[in-house]
Amino acid sequence: MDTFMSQYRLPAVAAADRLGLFPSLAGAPADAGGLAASRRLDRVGTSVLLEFLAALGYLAVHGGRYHLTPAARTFLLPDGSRYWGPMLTLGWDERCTAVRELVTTGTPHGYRGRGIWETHERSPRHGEQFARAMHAHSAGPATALASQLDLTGCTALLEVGGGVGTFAMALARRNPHLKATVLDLPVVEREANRLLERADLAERVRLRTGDMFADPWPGDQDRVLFADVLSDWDDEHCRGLLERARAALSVDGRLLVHQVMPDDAARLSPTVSGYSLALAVMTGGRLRTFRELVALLEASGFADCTVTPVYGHYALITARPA
Ligand SMILES: C[S@@+](CC[C@H](N)C(=O)[O-])C[C@H]1O[C@@H](n2cnc3c(N)ncnc32)[C@H](O)[C@@H]1O
Repeated sequence: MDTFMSQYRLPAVAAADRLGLFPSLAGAPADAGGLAASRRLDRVGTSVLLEFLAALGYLAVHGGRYHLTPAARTFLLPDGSRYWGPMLTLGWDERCTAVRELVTTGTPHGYRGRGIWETHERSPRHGEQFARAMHAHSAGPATALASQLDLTGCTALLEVGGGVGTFAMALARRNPHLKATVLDLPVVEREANRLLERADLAERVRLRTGDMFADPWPGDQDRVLFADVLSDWDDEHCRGLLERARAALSVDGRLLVHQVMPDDAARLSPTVSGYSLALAVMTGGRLRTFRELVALLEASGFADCTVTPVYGHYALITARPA
């Protein structure tokens, strides 16, 4: 994860340099909203970028405002004798453009300006490569969740945006009474079926292809799971998904949200803050704190949210329909 997420370090600093954010903050320390308003930038994009720059050690927060650290004052102010901007922007590439676009317009870059999920559907090569990547990424967290989650008495679980079924398979393997449905786009079908056959779980884990925003979901579920899904979407889309989840749950059912949900300490990790920036650039989502997720869940008809740490920075929220 550290190695993968290191890819946004240079783009973040180079884009901030090109946008003149370091001299702005040197002159007038500000919070993300204040900087976005004064520079006419996107508030969410600015906030994700500033958090990452703080995790990298170029900004520090005092009294809710971002200030330059000594390293930024020395190397990132164009008037300084040791200014490194020309060197940083020598490495300007598509990722740098993507970060700049996110901060100026709030638009995710996806693949060369095309939406990530539409690209996967149009180009199965990209879609299948992504599905395999997610399986590699999720194998560890899924095994950890399966070893910790008590699913006694549950027979029906729906995993929404479940990819090739990595989580559903791990949970089914651990809980022989469980039947799971994995809802995802058609592009995952070939790889999901291959993995399900290989794991001998095709009878208990079924893939249902469709659009999670538009197509019907199976009802009367004991559990509805979102694993690394809400972090791909803005608040409005998340509320839509959560309302559908509520409708799909049985009266005693529970919602499960499994993803990285950073607390203040985790936000200082370049890997975690870089992950949030990568999500914003690729999908238009971002990481949210436990509190932000609880606010979303409560606004969508859930109550009694509890959080349990699971694996590295991953945690699980369990909630019941209100
Ligand atoms: C970040 S991946 C998470 C995959 C899986 N839950 C995991 O953790 O390994 C997000 C998933 O959402 C799926 N997805 C995106 N838009 C979708 C839509 N409109 N309907 C169904 N699935 C969608 C993607 O295909 C992808 O598999």
